[in-house]
Amino acid sequence: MYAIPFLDIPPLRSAGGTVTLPGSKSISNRVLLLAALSDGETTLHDLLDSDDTRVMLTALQTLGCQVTRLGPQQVKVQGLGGRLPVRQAQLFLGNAGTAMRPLTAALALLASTHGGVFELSGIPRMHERPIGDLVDALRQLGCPIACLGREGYPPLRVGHGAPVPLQLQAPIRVRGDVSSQFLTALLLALPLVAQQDVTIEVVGELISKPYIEITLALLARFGVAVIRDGWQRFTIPAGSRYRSPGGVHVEGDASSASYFIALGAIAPASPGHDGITIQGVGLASMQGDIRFVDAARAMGADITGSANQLHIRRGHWPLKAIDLDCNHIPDAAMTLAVMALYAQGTTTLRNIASWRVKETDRIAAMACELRKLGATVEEAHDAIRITPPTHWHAARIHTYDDHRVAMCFSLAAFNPAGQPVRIEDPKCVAKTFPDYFETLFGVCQAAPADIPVICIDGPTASGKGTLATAVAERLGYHVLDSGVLYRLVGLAAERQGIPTDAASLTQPAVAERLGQLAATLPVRFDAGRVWLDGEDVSDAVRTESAGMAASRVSALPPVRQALLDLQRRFRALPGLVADGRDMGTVIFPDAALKVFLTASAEQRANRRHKQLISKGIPARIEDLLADLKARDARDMSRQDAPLKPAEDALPLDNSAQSIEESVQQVLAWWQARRPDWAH
Ligand SMILES: O=C(O)C1=C[C@@H](OP(=O)(O)O)[C@@H](O)[C@H](O)C1
Ligand SMILES: C=C(OP(=O)(O)O)C(=O)O
Repeated sequence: MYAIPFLDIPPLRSAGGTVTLPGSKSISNRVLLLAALSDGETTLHDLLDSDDTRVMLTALQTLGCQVTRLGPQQVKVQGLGGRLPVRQAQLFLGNAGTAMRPLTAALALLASTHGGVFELSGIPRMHERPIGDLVDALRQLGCPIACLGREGYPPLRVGHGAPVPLQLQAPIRVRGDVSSQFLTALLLALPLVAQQDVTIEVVGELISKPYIEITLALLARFGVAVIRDGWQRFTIPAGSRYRSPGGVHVEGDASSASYFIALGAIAPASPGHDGITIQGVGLASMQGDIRFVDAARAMGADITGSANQLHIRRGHWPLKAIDLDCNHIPDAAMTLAVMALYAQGTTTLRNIASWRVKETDRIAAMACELRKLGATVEEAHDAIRITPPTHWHAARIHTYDDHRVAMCFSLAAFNPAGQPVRIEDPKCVAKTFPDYFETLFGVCQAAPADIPVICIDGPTASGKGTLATAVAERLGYHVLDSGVLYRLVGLAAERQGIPTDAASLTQPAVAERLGQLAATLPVRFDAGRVWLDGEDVSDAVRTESAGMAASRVSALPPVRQALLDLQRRFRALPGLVADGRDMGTVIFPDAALKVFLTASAEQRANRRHKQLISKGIPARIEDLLADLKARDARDMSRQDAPLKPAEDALPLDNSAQSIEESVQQVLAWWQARRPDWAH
């Protein structure tokens, strides 16, 4: 996940490959609750691991439910059989509608039948999302519920300690025109008290209907067969009781699929690929958002699929504008709004009033951000109309803590003007798809020249590695510690018995062998560690002897040549910070920012000394200083790519700077080279 203030997505050119989607949020939170309320133990497979499911899981544990994590996407839930060991709790539910609404109903009924008092709260936006229709329905039943802030909104207190009688004879009336989650909440909760038939009547038009189908299908999996009369009346038969089905597999999230369906429809196929394959969700999905496929086809996407898989190719291009009632796919429809940027003509998305009460006012948010890209947008209270830009602008997309805004606007990076897109607060995708951007970059390609590189060159012990790592972390970029590559050649040579002393290196045969070794170096950088042929060598490469060997082998042309390609392969989405001695001069001469980092030899010897001592390695400053000076002289005088600043490098002397000051300086230089995000 990119936990950084903004993520700059370079202009993207093509896409291809396979993505496996994380589990459906709607299914995950329903089955977690159902498993907790059931008799027996349930193992949930392919469960979504995200903010929304974590708040549900934590709430269930707080309520006394035993949950054992068997793997990142697998949990075992010990069902409570409709009883609560805990009678008093405060539950924080973030911004998860699928946790707040169903838990409100379930706890209101349990507190009424067994006694108890529970407080449910969320983030500030959750306290602006309506729940009044559900509260009204539960109060009809006799459940004590207090809105602790504004009437009709969380935070809520349900129950008041002692049990209260429930009135279950008359049909329970609930409005469904603000959110279908109120009806879902009642359907999930009422089997807990169904000693007699219990009927729910929907008042007015029900929105987001397909989510009710998910609810009914999952109730059936847990042993409760609801009798329905269209969308108007739902009856839970007397004696209904939740029974664990033993195990449940969660489908991939159909709303999350929409971004990759759109990707396949927008992006030309990458060389060697034939579109995008999505695994984990397919045409047989129980999720209504799979109907996004029809909308994407109407816009021109070429989509084939099977029960559990989809395959998308670019079909009609440019895309075709559509005029669509999107009430059945409220979440995925946001993706259509971004696809509309690539359509010929004006697209209208209708019947989406619920967008205004979700993670943010999504109609207003989409209109504002689409306009930043250059689109013409008209807003109605329940619709949005989008005409594509004639001139695309580089835009800084504000994401309103709304995962879907962040995800769908990433697709604007395919704009024909080749403008990058800045996504602010990219970590908001954690609500439902924490690794969204990593997954996207895994199947997208950019022209190498469009992938930004920041080079930080400089002499040994100038703090290049520390600076490069910190700058890369702030920008979400990859790091290339090119010095480590040379050290790795030195280390690998040592291990294979290839001599690296000065005399041996003058022999052409030795230089050749070292070149071959470098060309096939099995190196991997992962989570700040360096791996050589599957072995973590992060510490071994940092020894002074490996450093000296690196300096000697790095002067050999065959080694430099072999490592050239390897180093250039590190230029990957969304960008790279490369540190070394010839990054700006030889490896990435077209880099957008080159920094030449220096510090006095004394200062560098001092830092190296502190570093070694802190690791318990004995060292003398005088020796280190002499070594440094010798190494500087060798690096500067070598024939091939000597250490010297690139002509367009900016000098940075960090002798008197803190690390943070250097980082801020480099970031300021970088910002000055970014597009004008004024729009
Ligand atoms: O029941 C569900 O799982 C959901 C229902 C929909 O909400 P509304 O019914 O409020 O439209 C949807 O937007 C939400 O993301 C998930
Ligand atoms: C509306 C959404 O979430 P919630 O489940 O919180 O309603 C959504 O995921 O788009």
